Amino acid sequence: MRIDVVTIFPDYLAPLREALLGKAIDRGLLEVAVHDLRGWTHDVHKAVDDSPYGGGPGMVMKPQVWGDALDAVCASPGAGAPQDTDTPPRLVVPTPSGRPFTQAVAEEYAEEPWLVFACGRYEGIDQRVIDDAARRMPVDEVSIGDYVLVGGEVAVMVIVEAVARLLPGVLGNPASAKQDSFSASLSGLLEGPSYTRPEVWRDLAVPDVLRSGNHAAIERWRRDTALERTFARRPELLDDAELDAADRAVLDR
Ligand SMILES: COC(=O)c1cc2cc(CO)sc2[nH]1
Repeated sequence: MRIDVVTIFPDYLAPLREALLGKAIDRGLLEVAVHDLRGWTHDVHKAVDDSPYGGGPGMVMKPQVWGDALDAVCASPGAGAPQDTDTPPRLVVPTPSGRPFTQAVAEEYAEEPWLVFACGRYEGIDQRVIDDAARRMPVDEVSIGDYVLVGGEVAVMVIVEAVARLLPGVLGNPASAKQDSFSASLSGLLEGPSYTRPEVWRDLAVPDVLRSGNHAAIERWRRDTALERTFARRPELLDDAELDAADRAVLDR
């Protein structure tokens, strides 16, 4: 997968090259290029924003600068385009007013050969940039949660990590992604509690069933605790979960 990020703070994306993702890049599983938006400014002050039409607080990012940047970065075929394709990238624009970024969206993005992320700052990017790009490529405005950040960079870090860990070969043990919260094998439920040695720690013991070696009982316990935790913390997830009679018996306890 090829990932391009356009931002006025390229150094903010440096952590993408650390740890697991850094290793995935070194191993060629992932290619990441970060571009400084100011490289496409036209004036001596390198202005990227201007005051909003209609008045109001804050500034809006200029369409001309973003237009030139995305023309260059999203050119297909072009420098960044994955080999042997003239398929345009999917443009992802983090914004508080976007559709929710969920595990399902992460799985959708993990199938894409090429993602370009546009990091907004200030009050956002002139809407015509997104409308113009949508004439040439799929565009997604997404939010990582119901709160507002200062810019899109942190949201891009979250999205890239959630997507990259799903790519084949990135996680040491691919089975672990299968057991994640929100995963299909857990029917979209939250994961239950985990334990490791010692058996007793500060007078708190590991649940006996987990040391029983009875895999059917362990599987049942894990599902029951996932159901209980989901009911307690995120009951709305139960609406879409496929629950059997045993599951419902747990919830009716
Ligand atoms: C959950 O918050 C976000 O996903 C988010 C993305 C962006 C982009 C901003 C600047 O226009 S503020 C902001 N918040």
